[in-house]
Parts: sequence; C-alpha cells; structure tokens
Amino acid sequence: MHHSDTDLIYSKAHKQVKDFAFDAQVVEVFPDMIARSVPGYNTIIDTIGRLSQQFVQKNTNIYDLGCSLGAATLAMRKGVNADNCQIIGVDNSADMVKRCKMHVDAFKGKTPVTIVEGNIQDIDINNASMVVLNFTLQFIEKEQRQALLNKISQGMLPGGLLVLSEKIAKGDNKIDELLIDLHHKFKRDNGYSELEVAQKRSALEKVMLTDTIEVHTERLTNAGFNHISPWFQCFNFTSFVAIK
Ligand SMILES: Nc1ncnc2c1ncn2[C@@H]1O[C@H](C[S@+](CC[C@H]([NH3+])C(=O)[O-])CC(=O)[O-])[C@@H](O)[C@H]1O
Ligand SMILES: O=C(O)C(=O)Cc1ccccc1
Repeated sequence: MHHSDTDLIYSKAHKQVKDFAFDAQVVEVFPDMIARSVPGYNTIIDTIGRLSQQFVQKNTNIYDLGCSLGAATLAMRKGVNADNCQIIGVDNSADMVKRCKMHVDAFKGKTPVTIVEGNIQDIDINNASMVVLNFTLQFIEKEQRQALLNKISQGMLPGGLLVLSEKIAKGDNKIDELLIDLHHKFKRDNGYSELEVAQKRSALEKVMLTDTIEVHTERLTNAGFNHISPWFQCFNFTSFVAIK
C-alpha cells in the first residue's frame, strides 16, 4: 500500500507548470494531497457516510461520481443499512480506477461495490437514492454542468439525496482574495511551501473552474431538486445537499 506517500509534486521549480491531471504520479500521493489541500475533507467524507445511513432506500443504486480512490464509496458502504443496494463508483482516470479497486477489495461490506472506468457524462444513472459528486463537477466544462445535473436528477428517486461538494468563488473580489488567502495559509500550515502552493495554483488554473453558491443553487433548482442547501463551508470549499 502506498497511501501514506507524501505529495512532493510541486516541491521543485518546474520550467513550465503543466495542466493538472489525475495521472499515476498524482494517484500515488492522492490521499495525502487531498487531506492537506481541502479543508474539511475528512468531515465531508464522514458526513457522506452518515447521510447514506439516513437516505439510502432498499433495492436502489448509489453512485459515487469521480470516485478517485473510493473514500466516499467506502464511507457509504460502511453507512448503508438498507438491503439489496449496490454502489457504483465511476472515474475516468485509469490510474485512479486501478488503485481504487485495490482499496475497495481490501475491505468488506454487505453492499456490493462496482468501480467503473468511464466519463460520468456518458454513464447511465437509474433507480438512485443517493448520488455523490465530491469535488468532481469542478473538473467538467461549465457549459456541460447543467446537462450532467439534469441526467443525475432524472435517474433519482423521490426523496433521493445528491451531495455536491465544490471549490467555490464568491464573485466579490475582496472576499475571494480573503478566502483564497486563508486556503493558501491552510496549505502552508500543512507543510506546503510558497512554491508548491503557487505551482499547484497555476496547474489548476485552466482545468478547475469554480462557480458561485448562487450559480450552483440555480443549476440544482433547474435540474429538478426540491430542497437545496449548503451544509458545509470552510473558506472557498462548500458542500451542498439537494433532495429530489
Ligand atoms: N468527466 C469525468 N468523468 C469521470 N471522472 C472524472 C471526470 N472528470 C474528473 N474526474 C475525476 O474526478 C476526480 C476528482 S477528485 C474527487 C475526490 C473523490 N470524490 C473523493 O471523495 O475522494 C477531486 C480533487 O482532486 O479535487 C478525479 O479522480 C478525476 O479523475
Ligand atoms: O490543492 C488545491 O489547491 C485545491 O484546490 C484542491 C485540490 C486537491 C487535490 C487535487 C486537485 C485540487
């Protein structure tokens, strides 16, 4: 197992910082990278587990879209009490999927899990009582986000729950500067250097585009969710619940 490896990807100066990608190098250090980079990540994963106890209905499907190494999948497999359910985790990074399958196989649970390599925009969503988009929508082209949420909503049952976690923007320059600065200080406190923070920021610039809480709420409303609210925010990281 390599999941305690330290993220040193941006520790040396790069002549040119390439766009961020979920390749083998990132997969190797991903648990360390995400825990040191996303404030509240462990709280959000634990809460997804708790929500699965409450919202998953018997004889239904549960989706973890952009599952990476399966942290939310494993939290839900622990949490689900309902009978005859299955969890489907999807990721389009072959390196992630390979390692995710190892994580899933390393533990046992009564709810079966299938990890699929694919684009979440192409897969079929049906009979779903819970869907997780934990920091995944932010990597989808902005013009394609509404269509994806519509498809998810159409595959969900009444009373079903979507958890949507995203890095957000406030649309107020002063506040955005403050929240980004707090996030960078958080990363500095977790051992990243100024250089690492700066190079990661430029690697993400073109591939991870943020929306405001208002834009996310409007999209979820348009997609047909009936009850929508942020339930978590730390700096510029927010998680929403949306109930069908
Ligand atoms: N179109 C796509 N189709 C499928 N997968 C995609 C797509 N675009 C990006 N991904 C995948 O979405 C994941 C985003 S990480 C999610 C963390 C996880 N949810 C966690 O709870 O630990 C978030 C982050 O690193 O900030 C990566 O594994 C990508 O390969
Ligand atoms: O590292 C950052 O600055 C982030 O915004 C979060 C993140 C975490 C892991 C992969 C990509 C982005």
